[in-house]
Amino acid sequence: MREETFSDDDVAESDLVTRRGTFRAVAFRADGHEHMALVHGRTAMREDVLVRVHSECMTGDIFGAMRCECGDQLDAALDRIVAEGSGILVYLRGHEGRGIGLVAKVRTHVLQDEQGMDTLDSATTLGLPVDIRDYSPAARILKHLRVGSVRLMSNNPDKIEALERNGIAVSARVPHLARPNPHNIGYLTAKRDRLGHDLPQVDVFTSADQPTDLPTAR
Ligand SMILES: Nc1nc2c(ncn2[C@@H]2O[C@H](COP(=O)(O)OP(=O)(O)OP(=O)(O)O)[C@@H](O)[C@H]2O)c(=O)[nH]1
Repeated sequence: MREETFSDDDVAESDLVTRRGTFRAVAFRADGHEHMALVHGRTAMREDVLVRVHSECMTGDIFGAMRCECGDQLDAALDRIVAEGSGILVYLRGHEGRGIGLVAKVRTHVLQDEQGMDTLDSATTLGLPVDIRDYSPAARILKHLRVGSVRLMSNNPDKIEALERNGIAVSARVPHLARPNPHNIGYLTAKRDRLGHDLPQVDVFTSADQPTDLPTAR
């Protein structure tokens, strides 16, 4: 049975002024990883708090890689939280490559680039799982922050189910779509067709009437 709360030793927080605005930056130690929650505005004891639970992706989040949409989603989540005036971004370490780690993820990229495999087959061909992310640290963090219920920015039904299984009430899913590009359309298509993510923008990528209100890859 995992602990539900954090000891004082495992939490530290400060204000964090960013280009977008001021957040409360709350750092956590959990299960051998260090995570961060960026809290904007009033969220404690509130219902329907706008939340993004974001899986670490060094290539996309830090370096702006266009082969996935992670960086765009990170930016869009922070923009939306600030635009609404309140919300929380939980940044989860240990989730790199859907839990297989950075070296393994880059190995999957080699198979994708050289053999045309998708994001699932490139993992299983290496004998690796497709998704072994643990969302219990995110649930513990949201409980620590005393949110009532959350509106979750995600296209992944499994993420909602995992948070609810860990005791977080998800009052709504907020679609979190990024504009496809030629480098990530295969990734998005595999997530839609094989992982069950709700990604309607894949359908219109090749049509003339592309949506105009989606964040563009950096
Ligand atoms: N194994 C593997 N992981 C990848 C690849 N590209 C991105 N990732 C990882 O995928 C994770 C993000 O998961 P996604 O499946 O894209 O999206 P999600 O978080 O489940 O769903 P959303 O909430 O809708 O964003 C990050 O940890 C990335 O590091 C890849 O080609 N192979």
